[in-house]
Amino acid sequence: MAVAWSEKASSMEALSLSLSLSPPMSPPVILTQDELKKIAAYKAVEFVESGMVLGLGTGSTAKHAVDRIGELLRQGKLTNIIGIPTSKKTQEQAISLGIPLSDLDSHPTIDLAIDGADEVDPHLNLVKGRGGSLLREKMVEGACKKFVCIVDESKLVKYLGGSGLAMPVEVVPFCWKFTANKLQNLFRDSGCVAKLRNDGKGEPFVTDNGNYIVDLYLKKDIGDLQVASDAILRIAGVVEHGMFLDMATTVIVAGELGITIKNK
Ligand SMILES: O=C(CO)[C@H](O)[C@H](O)COP(=O)(O)O
Repeated sequence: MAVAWSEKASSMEALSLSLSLSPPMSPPVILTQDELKKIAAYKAVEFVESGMVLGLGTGSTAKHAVDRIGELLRQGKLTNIIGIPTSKKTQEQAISLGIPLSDLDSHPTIDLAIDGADEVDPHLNLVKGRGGSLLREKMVEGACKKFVCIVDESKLVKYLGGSGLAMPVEVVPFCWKFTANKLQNLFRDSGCVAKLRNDGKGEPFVTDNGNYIVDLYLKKDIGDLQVASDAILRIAGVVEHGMFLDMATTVIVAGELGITIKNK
């Protein structure tokens, strides 16, 4: 379902963005990537109902959704929400907004999760984890009845890995080079290069779980994703990978021409 900006007043009204919609005949509004992320996020929050247990995603797109949930709680338009954060960062954000929190131990079934993605393929398979939170995201989103993924249109790819950007894999720090070599060899036919993610200060990036991230850069399609997933998970040293296969029930894409809602 595609909704052009001019027709989609309700979700634009929900935004407190100071965007002015073009009146007829005026030049088109050019939205920034962050504005598109915010539009997708606000649209997703329209799915939230009082009393829900919510998976709270991580990243710059999910941050807008968490902000919006906090705002609606403060206004009394949502009540009895329990959030399950997918990272320490989101946990801190939610606490600062007064969103009541819990965890999967106490709430093993989640009504709805809202989270961003790095890539979305035509079958709604995702790459996640460029923000480093893929393990908790996969645990939380795997426990959801509904997982609404929110992206701007730059995240759409023909196949996973197709953006040329990283496909993240969380690995234990112990002999990470051994694990990285195994991963690179696994996808050598796709021209894979495996690199340890650094924290920008010359040290390895450490996840919330105390692990490292090996980023896989692929030159070609890796073929059957389920086969690839199984093969990655069979490597001792791998904790989890960032392919989210058949997990998103809905993907909301915000683009220059409007919002597109893709359902499984
Ligand atoms: O998977 C993630 C974090 O681990 C994020 O959802 C993903 O990286 C998208 O981030 P952003 O919304 O900032 O583009």
